[in-house]
Amino acid sequence: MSTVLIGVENVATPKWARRRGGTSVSLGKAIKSLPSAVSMVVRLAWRTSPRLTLMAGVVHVLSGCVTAFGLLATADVFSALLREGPTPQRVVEALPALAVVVGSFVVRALLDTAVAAVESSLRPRVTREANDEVTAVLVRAQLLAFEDADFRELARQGGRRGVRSLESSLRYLADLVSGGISLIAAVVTVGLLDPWLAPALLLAAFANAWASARASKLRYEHFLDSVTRNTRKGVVEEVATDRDFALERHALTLQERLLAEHRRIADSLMADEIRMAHRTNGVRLAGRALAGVGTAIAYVVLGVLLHTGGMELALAGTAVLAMRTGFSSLASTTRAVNSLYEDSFYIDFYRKLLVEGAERAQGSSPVTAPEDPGEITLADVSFTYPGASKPALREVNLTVARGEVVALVGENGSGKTTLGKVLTGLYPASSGTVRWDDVDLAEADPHSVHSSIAVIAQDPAQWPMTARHNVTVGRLEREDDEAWREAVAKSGADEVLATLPAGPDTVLSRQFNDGQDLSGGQWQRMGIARGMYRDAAVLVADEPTAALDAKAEARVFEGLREATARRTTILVTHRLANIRNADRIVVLDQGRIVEQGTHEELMASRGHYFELFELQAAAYRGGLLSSEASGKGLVKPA
Ligand SMILES: Nc1ncnc2c1ncn2[C@@H]1O[C@H](COP(=O)(O)OP(=O)(O)OP(=O)(O)O)[C@@H](O)[C@H]1O
Repeated sequence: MSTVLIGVENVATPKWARRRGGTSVSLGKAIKSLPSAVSMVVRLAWRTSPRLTLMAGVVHVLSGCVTAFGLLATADVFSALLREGPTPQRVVEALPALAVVVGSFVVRALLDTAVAAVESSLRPRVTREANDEVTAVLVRAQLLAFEDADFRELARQGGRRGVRSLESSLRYLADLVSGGISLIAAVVTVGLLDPWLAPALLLAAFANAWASARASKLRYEHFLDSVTRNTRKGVVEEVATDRDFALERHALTLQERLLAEHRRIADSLMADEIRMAHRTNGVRLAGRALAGVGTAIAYVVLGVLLHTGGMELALAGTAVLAMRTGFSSLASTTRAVNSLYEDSFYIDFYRKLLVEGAERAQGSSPVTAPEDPGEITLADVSFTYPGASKPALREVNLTVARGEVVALVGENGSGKTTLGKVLTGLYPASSGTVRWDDVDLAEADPHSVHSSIAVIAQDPAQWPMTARHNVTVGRLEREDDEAWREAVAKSGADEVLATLPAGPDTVLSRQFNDGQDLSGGQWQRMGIARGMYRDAAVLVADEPTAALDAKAEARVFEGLREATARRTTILVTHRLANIRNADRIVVLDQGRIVEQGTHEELMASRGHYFELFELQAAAYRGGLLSSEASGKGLVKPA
């Protein structure tokens, strides 16, 4: 048996993380990719506070200029000190320039404080805005977007890394501005002293920039190559440590297998990371060697100039100082460009997430769906999940009249839940039309459609709220105590509330102090109460009683019967005894409707439904459980 428990190798890389073939690494590309990332950061900062953005720009430019100015003043100090003549006289002559240098230090210190103040006000605003945009895009996305694994991963990367990169790139952008200005000042100063020195300095600059860009690119490629494995590692970590899997993990003695799986993926990631780090170090070494050549050339040129009398000693001192300033500005500028370049990839995820999120946003339309449709009609409706190879529904034709109770039955995976979602406009039909009266849901405002539906899910959401809110969240604007009591009584949730330490005010979440968790059946009762409280015209109950005990189930069906007298109801269930009285039973098989009619009609036709019903009836009569009847029953013969 294979030791691979959760495969990695055969998992497709998300579309957005696929490398375009033959991408070459070049400084040009790095520089070209920067403006869009920079403009995104600047626009975001501007949106949060134009005043602070402007101030940040001004103080950074000023800070760069003051550094440059200080450099030139220091050059003057050198010139005065290294000039020929008596020392006291040279010192006195150097004093004005020295005063300018000291002044520039003071101004620089003040500007640094201003920079810190502006940045600490701007950065949290940018982070908040970026976070807000991601959250808004995800909150407003259509339901179907969350069925797409690619989109979910993009949301994770764009939301986490993208937002973090936006925040850090703001700092790097500031470093780039001030570092760039002082670098330019140094190159200009050196160039003015002797035109031969500037190219050598520039060679060192380009070598550093090339190495940084290439190292970033390698790191980014490594990131893309490991996206899928990192996702898988996350999955294994979850199943190996999460509470939801704890019971089966122990009962199935899977702990060591999961640990081995985790190590297998982690080892493969680690090996790649080490390989990438070695390559990056090699690139850096090449860059530094080239930069060293540039520096050496500069000093050789300087030596030759001094030797041949092409430059005075005082000016040579200034040149050395300017070159040193140049190299240190070069280091900070390169670091900033490098980090910005790396951030630009993740900012691109953020941008893609916003674009894709906007494309997948739940639209709005002036066409409103009827509040209580007289007839819901599906014509040739097919539906395929994103990324699925087979449709979940195929050419379904169905009409449900107001007040009708339609039961959907069929084997696992036959399409019952999907049909419930398409019929209520939660999922759009891939082809065919769904109409509520004469309104095509493809053209209707989704909010108006969803306002008229209530969904009782088989596995209801466990809202981390009080027990009361777990019910009233069904329709927050309702605030109807009488309806609350009724929903709680009919669903059997009243018995759950009676066991809670603070009754309806108990918080239902273990994440909070004094929070309480519920059993599966208890959560289901809360879900039913929520669906009943919502009191919508169209009710979809998907296996509403699967986790309930027999007494609670009987009570819920009694409650549902009363509630459904006023509503159009779609009931998905495997317990066929509960739907004998449904107005219509629709049998699905592999996404198609294969039979429909009342219980009596379907039993008379002796088809698919008859077979399923007889199987269940036999089980209740004891046929399946007795070895006598089946010859291979579950109960040992006495
Ligand atoms: N999120 C999804 N992505 C891809 N395929 C899905 C998804 N959900 C369901 N399917 C597939 O669609 C088909 C119909 O699923 P559906 O949940 O509607 O079946 P069902 O009849 O309600 O099953 P059950 O009785 O087990 O609840 C199945 O083949 C299932 O594998």
